[in-house]
Amino acid sequence: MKVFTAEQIREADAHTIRNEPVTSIGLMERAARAIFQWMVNCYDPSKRIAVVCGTGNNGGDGLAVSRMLHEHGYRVDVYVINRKTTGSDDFETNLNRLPVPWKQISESGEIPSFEQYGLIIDAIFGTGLSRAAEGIYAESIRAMNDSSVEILAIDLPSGLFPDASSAGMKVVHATVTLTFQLPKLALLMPENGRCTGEWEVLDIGLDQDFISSQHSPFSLITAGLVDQLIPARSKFDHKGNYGHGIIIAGSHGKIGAAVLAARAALRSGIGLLTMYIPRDGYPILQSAVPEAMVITDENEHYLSGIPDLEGASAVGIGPGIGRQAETVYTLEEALRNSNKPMVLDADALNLLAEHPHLKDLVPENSILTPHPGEFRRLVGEWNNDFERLDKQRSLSRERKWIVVLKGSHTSVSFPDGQVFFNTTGNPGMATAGCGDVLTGVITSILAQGIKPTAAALCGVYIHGYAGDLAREAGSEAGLIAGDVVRYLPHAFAAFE
Ligand SMILES: NC(=O)C1=CN([C@@H]2O[C@H](COP(=O)(O)OP(=O)(O)OC[C@H]3O[C@@H](n4cnc5c(N)ncnc54)[C@H](O)[C@@H]3O)[C@@H](O)[C@H]2O)[C@H](O)CC1
Ligand SMILES: [K+]
Repeated sequence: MKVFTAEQIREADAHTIRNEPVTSIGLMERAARAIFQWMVNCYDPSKRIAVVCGTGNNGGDGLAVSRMLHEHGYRVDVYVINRKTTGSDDFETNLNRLPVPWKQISESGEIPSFEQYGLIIDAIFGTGLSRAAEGIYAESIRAMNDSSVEILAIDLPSGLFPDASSAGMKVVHATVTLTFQLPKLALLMPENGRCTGEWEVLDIGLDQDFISSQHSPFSLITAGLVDQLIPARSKFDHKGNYGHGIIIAGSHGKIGAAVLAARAALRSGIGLLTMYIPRDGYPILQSAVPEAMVITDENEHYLSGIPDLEGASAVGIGPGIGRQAETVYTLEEALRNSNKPMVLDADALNLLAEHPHLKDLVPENSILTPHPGEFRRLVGEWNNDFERLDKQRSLSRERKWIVVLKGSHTSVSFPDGQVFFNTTGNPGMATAGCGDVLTGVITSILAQGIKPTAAALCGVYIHGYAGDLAREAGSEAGLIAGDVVRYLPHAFAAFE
């Protein structure tokens, strides 16, 4: 699924009106109906609802939703902010159709007490926001946020720019955002998590051919996409068909990282797995993961040498390796000896940042999986998440790397400038070891002969999906990395 800019959404809207054909007010009715139907499934008519509208088309949506709710027995109070002059045509039409009285919120007047309501519908601004909310708009937003009432935002939380940073601006803190047709970039940025709440896309029937014909550098990783990318296993296959991966991992006190990566790789379909670890990890790894082969470094506590990488179909390096001077040699030799894309994670990335000349040795199309801290060490500071995204895209373009920037909606950037945002995963996965599991999953998929771009997308999605299944079976707080491994088979089952 593509992510569109506000401009592209407007074009899709205009194209649909011209070609379907449907009137502009008809399309607004459809959008409002989608919101209304979603609400009927979630809220019963006992909730008193405040609908706070601007005077553009987002406000028009709010008015149409108010009418539908009223007609179905919901108690709605409609507020319009600052209707000094006339609003948009479709806003005015819907104001005329409104079967209930409405109240003005004006610069000089009072802001209603929202505490009396069970739900607030935010229809002040959508994709048409042109500057930061100020004055009575900002005050209304503050009053809505200060109330303890749930807020449902139509299309976007008001005050949020769809395609640029809104850092420092007054924005509605929605509990849920129902956005039309396609997600907007702002919904995917961690800095907006507090404003967007949970968000969902509602289909309002914009022209699919037009949407397909439009280029967007941004997309979501969906189950449908992963399904297309993961090849089916054949009944005549043997383990030799599923690759031989080598994962270079672990140091004293962090052998657990190697264990997690190994288990994850094996649970992700790899044929053969060799782990290269420091000597004192040998008994731990062999007993924890008997399915893996183990080669040990000469050094007891950390890595200082390099295994033979000849014959490996994929190499992953980094989980728990630490930053010892000798381990720089391990990384450098692994990079020099690997003639195909690798997976680099954790301290392998920190060592790259500390020894920048090593960056030139990273094979093209390698998959780097930094968390924001590791990413900062690689590229420096950013002022907001849109700038961070720019830096991620530049790094992918300049170095020809696939960069998997971990977080909520993990972003995966490709050398051609495309970025895919993940739709699985949950805050319970912000826990030690989940990154090691991801390295295992991606290395495993890569080792099976799947292209690096597909391996990164499938790995990220399935890892998050396994985390979601683990949460379902338990809780976010109680989730540990081992649970993600445990649910990998169930996550893969969805694609068999
Ligand atoms: N895209 C679709 O397919 C559909 C979208 N719908 C809804 O329409 C809005 C976008 O409507 P638009 O009229 O373009 O913009 P807004 O309602 O978001 O608000 C614009 C309105 O407000 C003024 N304005 C902008 N910023 C400020 C500010 N900071 N302070 C004061 N005033 C401001 C601006 O000048 C305009 O007058 C979209 O989000 C959907 O909700 C359709 O209903 C269905 C199809
Ligand atoms: K809104």
